[in-house]
Amino acid sequence: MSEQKTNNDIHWLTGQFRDWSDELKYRGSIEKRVRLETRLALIVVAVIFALFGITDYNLLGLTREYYLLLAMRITVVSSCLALAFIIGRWGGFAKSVWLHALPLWIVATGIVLIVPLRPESLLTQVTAIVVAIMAFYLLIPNLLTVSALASLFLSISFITAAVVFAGITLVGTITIGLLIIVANIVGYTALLRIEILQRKQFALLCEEREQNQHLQKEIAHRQSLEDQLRMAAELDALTGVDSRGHFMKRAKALLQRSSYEKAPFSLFMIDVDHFKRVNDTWGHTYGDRILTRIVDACQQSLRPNDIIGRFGGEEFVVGLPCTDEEAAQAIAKRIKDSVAAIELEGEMSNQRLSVTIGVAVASPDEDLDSVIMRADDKLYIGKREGRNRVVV
Ligand SMILES: Nc1nc2c(ncn2[C@@H]2O[C@H](COP(=O)(O)OP(=O)(O)OP(=O)(O)O)[C@@H](O)[C@H]2O)c(=O)[nH]1
Repeated sequence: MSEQKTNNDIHWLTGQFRDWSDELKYRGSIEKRVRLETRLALIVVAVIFALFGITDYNLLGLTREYYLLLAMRITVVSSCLALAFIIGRWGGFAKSVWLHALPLWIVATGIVLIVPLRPESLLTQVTAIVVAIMAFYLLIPNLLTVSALASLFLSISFITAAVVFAGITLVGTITIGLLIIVANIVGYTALLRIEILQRKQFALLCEEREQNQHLQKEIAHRQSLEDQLRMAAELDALTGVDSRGHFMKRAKALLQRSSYEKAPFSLFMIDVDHFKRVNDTWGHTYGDRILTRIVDACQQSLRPNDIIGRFGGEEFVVGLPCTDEEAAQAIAKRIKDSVAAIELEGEMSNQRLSVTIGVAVASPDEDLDSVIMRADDKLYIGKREGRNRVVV
């Protein structure tokens, strides 16, 4: 939500979101705090209301009015405490606002009932009314509309009770009325500003959260794109073995390590024999399938630490750490045999595939390019000598 939109979304008179679902979301977000603060406010109100019982006794003594006031105070205090308990357990602020409104009406009724019982202390009660109005707006957490209605009820009932039971003059009524109106205006505008500010803050927070979620999604999407790109760069799309670049990187590291550990490192260049014929006779799609089957056969003959990459076309390269000439020769022969054992389907079922393999064992401190070149030379010797062989 942009700031402009937030301003339009909040009602200027009630300070609430115009959209009901936004309002419910906001109320839900402050529910825990409102419950806690309402309970605290109710307990404080109950204690203050009870303490005023002492002044009742001083003023009235053990008279009928005193007992009536005492009964009223006990009712208000116990109602406040009961409500504090109920709100603590079931006071959902989002949907049960009426429950949160009850304390205001009970306290308002209690305050107004004091007037007929202690009409002579009207001046003290006017002060109490102003304090109560401010408390309704600012100290007892509630919605602006709820606080305003309860304050209005308190104000009108108090002035009526003052006129009827305390017999105040017209001037007195106007003075008290003005005082109460000012208290209501101050309380209302202060709470209105708070309500609007809190909702604006909430809207901004929601927007930030939304943006964060969007950003998280974007990051995840980019990460998956990066993974895909990396895979595309590192793996050969047809056979799934290392791409040439990635193989070179890994082989260099393995060769370096072998040289550091003074362990032998061997390398094969493998080329499929007469592959052009396969393509020309059965087409490229079939040729592709044959290539993947040859790679499978090679991989099955290798050990977990060996690495294989596609060097280009129908040529593959294998790096074998901790492998001396004898072991390399045995593994190369295993590869040659397993390629020869591939069973072909359909029209090619009577054909046999073969590969020629050039083997080179790295000399101490020899670099990868030089080992590859030597293996390549051996491969071409093998091709010249009739193919389908391992040349060391
Ligand atoms: N189907 C398919 N064919 C490929 C691919 N890459 C290279 N080739 C083919 O592999 C063939 C290689 O042909 P040549 O270099 O003449 O080698 P050859 O026919 O295998 O003969 P020798 O290597 O001398 O035994 C060409 O026909 C290329 O088109 C590929 O990814 N898929």
